[in-house]
Amino acid sequence: MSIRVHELAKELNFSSKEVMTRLVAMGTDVKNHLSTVDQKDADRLRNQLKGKETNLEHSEHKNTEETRPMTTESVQDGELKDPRSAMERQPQSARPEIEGGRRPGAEGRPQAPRQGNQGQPQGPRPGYQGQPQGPRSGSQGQPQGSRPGYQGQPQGPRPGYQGQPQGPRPGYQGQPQGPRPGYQGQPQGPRPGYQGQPQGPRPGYQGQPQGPRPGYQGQPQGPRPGYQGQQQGPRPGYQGQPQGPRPGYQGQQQGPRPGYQGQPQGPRPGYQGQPQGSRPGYQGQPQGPRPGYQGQQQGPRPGYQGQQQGARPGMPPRAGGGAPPSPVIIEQAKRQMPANKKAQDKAYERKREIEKERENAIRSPHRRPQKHVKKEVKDTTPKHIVIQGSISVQDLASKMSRKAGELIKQLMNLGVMATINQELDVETATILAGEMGVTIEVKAEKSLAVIEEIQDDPQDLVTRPPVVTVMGHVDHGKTSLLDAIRTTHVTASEAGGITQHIGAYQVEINGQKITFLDTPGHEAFTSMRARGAQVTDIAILVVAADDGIMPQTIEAINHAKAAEVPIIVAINKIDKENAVPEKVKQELTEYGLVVEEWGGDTIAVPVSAKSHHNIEQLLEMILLVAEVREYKANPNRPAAGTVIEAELDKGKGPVATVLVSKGTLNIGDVAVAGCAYGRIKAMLDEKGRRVKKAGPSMPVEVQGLSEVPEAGEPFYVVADEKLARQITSARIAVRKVEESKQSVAVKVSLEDLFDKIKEGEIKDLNIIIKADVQGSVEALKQSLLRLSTGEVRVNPIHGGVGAINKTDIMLASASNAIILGFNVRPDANAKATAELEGVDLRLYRVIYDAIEDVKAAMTGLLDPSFKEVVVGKAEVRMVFKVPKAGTVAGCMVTEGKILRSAKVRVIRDSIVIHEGVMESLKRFKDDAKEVAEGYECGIGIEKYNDVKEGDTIEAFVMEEVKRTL
Ligand SMILES: Nc1nc2c(ncn2[C@@H]2O[C@H](COP(=O)(O)OP(=O)(O)OP(=O)(O)O)[C@@H](O)[C@H]2O)c(=O)[nH]1
Repeated sequence: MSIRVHELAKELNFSSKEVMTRLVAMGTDVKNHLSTVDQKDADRLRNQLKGKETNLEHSEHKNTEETRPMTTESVQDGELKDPRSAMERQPQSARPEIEGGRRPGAEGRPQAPRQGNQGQPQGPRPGYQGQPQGPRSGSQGQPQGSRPGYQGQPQGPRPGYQGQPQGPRPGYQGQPQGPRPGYQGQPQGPRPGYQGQPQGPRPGYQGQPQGPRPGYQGQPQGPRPGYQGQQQGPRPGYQGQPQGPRPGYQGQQQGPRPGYQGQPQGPRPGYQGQPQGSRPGYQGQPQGPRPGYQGQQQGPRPGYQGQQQGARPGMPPRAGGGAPPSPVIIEQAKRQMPANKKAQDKAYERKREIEKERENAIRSPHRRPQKHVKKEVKDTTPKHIVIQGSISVQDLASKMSRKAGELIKQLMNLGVMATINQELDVETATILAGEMGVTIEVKAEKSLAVIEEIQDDPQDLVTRPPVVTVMGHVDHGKTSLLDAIRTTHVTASEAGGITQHIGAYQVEINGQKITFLDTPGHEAFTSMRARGAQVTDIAILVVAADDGIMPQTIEAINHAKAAEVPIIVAINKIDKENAVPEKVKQELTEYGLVVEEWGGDTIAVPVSAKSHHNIEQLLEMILLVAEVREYKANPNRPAAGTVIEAELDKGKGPVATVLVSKGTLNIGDVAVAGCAYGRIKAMLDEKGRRVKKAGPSMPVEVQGLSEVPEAGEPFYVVADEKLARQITSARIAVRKVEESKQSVAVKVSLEDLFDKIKEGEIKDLNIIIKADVQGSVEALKQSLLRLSTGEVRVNPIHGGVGAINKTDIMLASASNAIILGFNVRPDANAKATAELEGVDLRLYRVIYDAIEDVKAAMTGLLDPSFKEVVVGKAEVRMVFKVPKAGTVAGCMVTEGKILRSAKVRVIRDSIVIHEGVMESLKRFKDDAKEVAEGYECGIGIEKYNDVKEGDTIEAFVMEEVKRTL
C-alpha cells in the first residue's frame, strides 16, 4: 500500500522535505509532498530511521566527538553520510584558530557545542555529505596523522605561513613573534577580552559569574541540557534523529570521518592544510599565543564579543580548547548589546549629530547652529484638508499647519503675487497645496446653506390673499391698470397715505385682500421663476381691445402656462372706439385660451384702465379664482417668503421688499435672504407705514439685513443670529465655489438630450421657436409636435416672430427649454444671457434641418459635426455700385474680424435676409485677408446686390465639433 510523502513525514514526525530528501537519497522517485511512496520504500525509510534510533541509544555513552573513534562501519551502500563540511568535521582540537579562538566550521560558523542543525545536539559527527569521518584527513585529502603543513608540506618542523620556519614563531608577515603583540601592535600582556575588557576572572555570558558553570540562561549545568533546556544526554542527531552510530548526512554511516570531500581525515591538518600541531592562526599567522579576534590578546580566550570564554557555560571541556560559544548564546548576545557597545553607539550617534550640525551650518551660514538637533522631526502637517471654497492665504496656511510666509513664497514660485489676506480661488489653492504635498477637497456646507422646508400641518393652514402679476404686450395698459386698481381700491383708512413703490401692494375688496406684484411685464416674473421663486398665484393678461394679441401677449401666455399659473384676461381699452373685444377672444382661442362664454375656462373681463371701468369686476374674478384654488398658508410659524425687490438706501442701508408666503414676519426676527442676514429692525408697508407684523401674502419693506439680497431670493426667519451667520457664510462659500468653477447652469441641450431622455430626466422637451415670419413658427411647431414619442413629448412652449431676445432666454432658462431660431438672430443681450444661463440656442436657415436635428437628438443620433462660429460683424455704412463687380458694401467692422475666407450673412432688423459667400474684401483698393474691429472695409457678396445701409454683415466659419455622446 502506498503512502504520500506528507503522510509518511507525519508518521515519522519528520518534515515532508526531510522525508523527500531521504527518499530521493534512497533512489525513490518523489517530486513533492503529495507524491506517493510505495510500501517497500516507506518501510525502508522507517527501518532506516528506526535503526538510527537504536544507534542513538548506543551512542548515549559516547563522549565528545574529539574522543570518538572514527569507524568505517558508518559507510552504507557506498554513500558517505557526514553532512558537514571538512571544517565542520575537523575535530575541535585540530581546527585552526580563527577570529579570536572561535573555531568555526565551514565559512567560519561556530562548531564547538556540537549541536546538530537547528541547535539540536550533534553528538557523533557525520562526514560532509555522508562521507566517512574516520581518519580525519587534512583539507584536500592530505593525511592528518603526520600533520602535513600547508599544501602538503611536511609538518615536522612546523613551518609557519608559506613554509617559513616555525621555530621562533614569527608574527604576521615575518614580524618577530616575541612579545606577542596583539592586533595592530597592541601589547598582548594582560590579555584583555574583546574590546579591551579585562579577561581575568572569566565571567560568564554578560558578566555573570562563571564559577558553577551555569548552562544557557543560568540554568544549572549539571546534566548539560541541550538547546532550550532539552536534555543533552542521548544527543539526538539532526532533527532529533538518533545520534548513536554517528550516521553521516542523510543517515549514511559516519565511520572513519573523512576529510573535506572525502579525503582522509587522519593527521588533522589545520585550516587549509596547515600543520595542526603548531596551530597557525588565521591566514597562516602563528598560533602560539592564540591572538584574539583581530589580533587582540587571546589569553584566556574571550567568548563572543569579549565575553569571557573560560568556563564555557553548558559546554563540555574542550579537548582542542578554544571552542566557539553555543550558537544559542551567539543569538542571545546579538540581541542584547553589551554595555560598552551601547556606549560606543551613543558616542557614535553624538558624533553624527555634531557632523549634521556642521553640515547645516555650512548650508545656511546665517543661521545659528542649533543647540539641540532633534533626532527625528515628525511631520505633523496634514496631508489632506477640506475647504469650502475660495480661501485666504492665512486661512489656508492655518489649515495646512504651515506659515503663511511659506505659502506666499510658494505662490511666488508659481508666479502668483499674493498677500496674507488675499483670497485664493479653489484652483489656485489646490495647486498651491499640491505643490506642498497637501491634497484639497472642496466640500461646501450645503446642508447649512440649504434651509429645510418646514412642512405645515394642513389643519394650521388658513386662507391667504392671492398674489397677482400683470402681464401683456407693450402699451396695452399694464401700468395704467395697476394704477387704476391701486387708486380705486385703497381702503378709506389708507387714504392720504403716500403710496410708495416697493414692488408690491395689497388692495382690499369685499373685505378680502389681493396682493399685486407691482412689476408689470413678464421679465420680472420670469427672472424670478428662473431663480426658482414661484410667487405668483394668478396672472392678469392685459390685451388692448384695439390691438389684439401681439407677440409679447403670446410670450406672456406661454410664460404663465409654463409656470402653470391660471390666467385672467383683462381686455383693456374697451373705452376706445376701435376696441373689438370679441376679436381678442377669438385670437385667444388660438393660444388655448377659450373664454367662459364660449365654453372654455378662461375668465376674460373687459376693462378700461383709463375710465376704471370694470376694475372691481376684475378684482372679484381674481378672488373667485383664488377661492377655487384655495391659496392657504400657516400664519403661526417662522416667516418664509421671497425677495421681490431690494436696493441699498442711502439712509436706511440695505432694504428689501419681501413678500411673505408662509408664517408671520415680526420686528426683531432674525432672517436670512440669500447671503444676507440680519435682525429685522423695521418694516414698512406700501404706504410707508411702520408695521410690526407681516402675515402670508403681505409685501413689506424690511430693514436690517447685512447686504442687499437679490430679487427672487428665498427669505427665511431663523432661530438666532449665530445660525443666520453660519448659514450665510456657508452660502457665501457655496457661491464662491460656484463662481470659481464659473459653472454655467447647464440646461437641456440637443447635445445631451438623448442621455437625459434615457436617464428619465426629460419627459417633456420644451422648445421655444423664433422665426422671421409667423408661418415658419407654425410650420416648425407642427412638425416638432409630430416628433413626440412615448418616452418624450415635444412641447413648443412658445413661438414668436422676430429676433431672439433676453425674455426668450429667460423663459427658456425658467422652463428648461431649447430655443430654435429660424432665419432670426439673437440680439447681443440675448446672446450673452443665453451663455450665462446655459440655454441651448440653435439657429437654422432651413426648417427641415431644425426638425432633423431635434429628431436626431431625441434618438441619440445627433451629429453636430460642424458648429457655426461667428468671427465678426460689420455694419453697412454705405453702398457702392461698382461696374462689373456689382454692389459693394462699405462697412465698419464693429465686432471681431471679417475674414476673407468666412461665409457671410446679411441681417436686417435681426432677420437674416441673405446667406452666402464673400466675393471680395478690400481695405481701400487693396484686397485684404482680414479686417479687424474698428476698421473700415468693402465687402462684396457673391450674387447678392440688395445690401442696404444699416444692414449687418455677419462673418462666420464652420468649426468641426467632436461628438460627446
Ligand atoms: N383709452 C385708453 N387708454 C389707455 C387705457 N389704458 C392705458 N391706456 C393708455 O395706453 C398707454 C400705455 O399705457 P401703459 O399703462 O403705459 O401701458 P403699459 O402696458 O404699462 O406699457 P409699458 O409699460 O410700456 O409696457 C398710455 O398712454 C395709457 O394712457 C385704457 O383703458 N383706455
